[in-house]
Amino acid sequence: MGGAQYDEIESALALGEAQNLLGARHLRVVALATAADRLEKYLHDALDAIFQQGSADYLAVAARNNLGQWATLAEAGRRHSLPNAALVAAVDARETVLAENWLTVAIGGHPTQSLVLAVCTTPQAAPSLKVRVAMTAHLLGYGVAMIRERNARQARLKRLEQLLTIIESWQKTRDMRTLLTEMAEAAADLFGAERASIFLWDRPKKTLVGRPALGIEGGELRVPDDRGVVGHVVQTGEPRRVDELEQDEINRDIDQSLAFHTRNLLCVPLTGRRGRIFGAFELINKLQGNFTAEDEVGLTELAQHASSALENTQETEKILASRNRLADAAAAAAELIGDCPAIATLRGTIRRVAESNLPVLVLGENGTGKEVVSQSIHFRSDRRAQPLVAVNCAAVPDTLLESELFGAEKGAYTGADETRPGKFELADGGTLFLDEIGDLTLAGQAKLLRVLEDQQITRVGGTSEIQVDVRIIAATNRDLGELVRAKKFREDLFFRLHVVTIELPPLRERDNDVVTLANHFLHHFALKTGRHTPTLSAGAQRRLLVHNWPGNVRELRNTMERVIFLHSEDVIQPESLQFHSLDAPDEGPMNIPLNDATAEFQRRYIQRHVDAAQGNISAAAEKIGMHRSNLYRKMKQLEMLDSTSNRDDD
Ligand SMILES: Nc1ncnc2c1ncn2[C@@H]1O[C@H](COP(=O)(O)OP(=O)(O)OP(=O)(O)O)[C@@H](O)[C@H]1O
Repeated sequence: MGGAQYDEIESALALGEAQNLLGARHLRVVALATAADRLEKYLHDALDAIFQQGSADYLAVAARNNLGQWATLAEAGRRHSLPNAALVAAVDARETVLAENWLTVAIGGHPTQSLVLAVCTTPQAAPSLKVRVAMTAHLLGYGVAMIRERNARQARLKRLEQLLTIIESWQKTRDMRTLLTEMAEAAADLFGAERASIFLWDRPKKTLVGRPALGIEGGELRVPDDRGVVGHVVQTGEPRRVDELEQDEINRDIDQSLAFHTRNLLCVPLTGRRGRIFGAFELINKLQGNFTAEDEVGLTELAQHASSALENTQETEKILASRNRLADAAAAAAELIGDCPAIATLRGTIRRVAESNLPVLVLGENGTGKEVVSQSIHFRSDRRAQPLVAVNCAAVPDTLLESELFGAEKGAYTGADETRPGKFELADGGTLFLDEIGDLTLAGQAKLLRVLEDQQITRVGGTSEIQVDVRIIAATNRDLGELVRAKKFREDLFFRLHVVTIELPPLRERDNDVVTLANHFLHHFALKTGRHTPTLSAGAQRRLLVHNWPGNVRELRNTMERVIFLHSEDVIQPESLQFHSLDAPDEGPMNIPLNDATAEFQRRYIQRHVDAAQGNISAAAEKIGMHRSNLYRKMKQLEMLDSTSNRDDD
């Protein structure tokens, strides 16, 4: 409305017409706006109220869209067809236009949709109604602005709510392809667009890779990075909006390859955390009208969240890929070597067991490969990219074992000066290998049973329950059944663990595997030292086959390691094979019972190795072919610990 018209209104008010003009009905017109939820409903009710005043024959509010077409939004009275020229004139003139029996006046201003109030009366009455019609349009404009503002606020709120839901779900998506599809679908939905695409910039190849690209094989579109709207956006970092009227910027090659017609589009850059542009987010074909400035702000906001989710997913994918490579290498290293039927069957069992989440109990003598089995199961399972944590229950003092496994709250015991997570928490999502499970305290066993049943732990000194997702593999060389009978091991835990049991045969029962394994270790250590892998003479093979292997595979491994380091010949002869158990020990006293003599022999034997290793128990255990914890136990049993334990430097 022009200034002149306001002057007229002002003067009409001054002339005391205020009573008439701002009468109850006009106030009602404004009041209706506060109650209306839709613009059309408001205009309809308002026109009805105004019509009651009886000065006009027909009232209508018409709207012009951005293609210049007029549509009636609301009307009252006896219908007439609208005078298009007068409607256009009202928008252009910005004041009441009088044309024969029509009065037309624009209702406020709106960038994309012009509203005009058209009043049909008699040519005689029309001039006298001019001011009143202007006033009515002014009031309607006020109501329309109120509704539009409220709707815009509500729409923004709704958009924010939707945005939050969308972003939350994006943060959980780990796979890039799924994420891109989810983003495109969510954006198309949110902004009422026909399609959406995300372009990632392959800078070295000067290419933009768009996904999802419907109708293209593989759902991936590749375009040069210096063409079309998307090219412009990534090169300049500026958003771009193209509507029906300025289409020459659109890259029609893309349309052609997609068999699609782009009417309008909105494209904004995707910017990484360090400000580097790495792609663009594009919306194509707004379902109603063109993309607005508001859409541009909204998509820019969405693109910021999209960028961060994409960067996170990209990083996660990279980490996962490298973790998978590591897991592949670990799985290959944890291969159970051997061709005997028992080992072949075990390999099959391991593959099947790996697919499940069941707890596994691994039984076998020392050095038979129980830990290898646990690694093999873990790295073949879908937990492979998550941690495998190993705890040797025999190597941790009883008093500390529980806090080691389940964690401890600050102040739970003397020295616990901060809250510490236990191995269960560290293994969350992965596997926990509990070696020497028979050494777990009864309290620890109760807690373990609870994890197996509810996947819940409580830290020592804590009260709250912590949910963990851990697969348990337990191992022992002891007779658990015997421990149950002696009430040292809980029966319920025994049965819970016993569901899947893998029993490793001792090396002496594995036929020709001794030779297979020996060749495997020779090759392994030869590679390590950069020399040619030697072969075993027939005599050496025979000697390996007749040996009793008390230290099992670990002993064999150590023997082969020694051979590689001490002998340089290409063919290994029997004399080069030295077994610890065949080394001639000092002759012991002959006048004591066999058991005592055996114990004495063991004492001397162990002491010699401990001395040779300068008191380092781990090194001595390694030489003897025992696990460190087992050597400790053995020494405890032989009452040797006091004299040596303080010399253990590892
Ligand atoms: N079948 C196998 N294939 C390849 N290597 C093996 C095999 N079995 C055992 N080993 C090797 O032998 C050594 C001992 O194996 P591992 O530690 O798994 O035995 P363990 O039964 O857990 O011993 P302990 O009871 O003393 O803890 C390791 O160096 C391991 O790599």
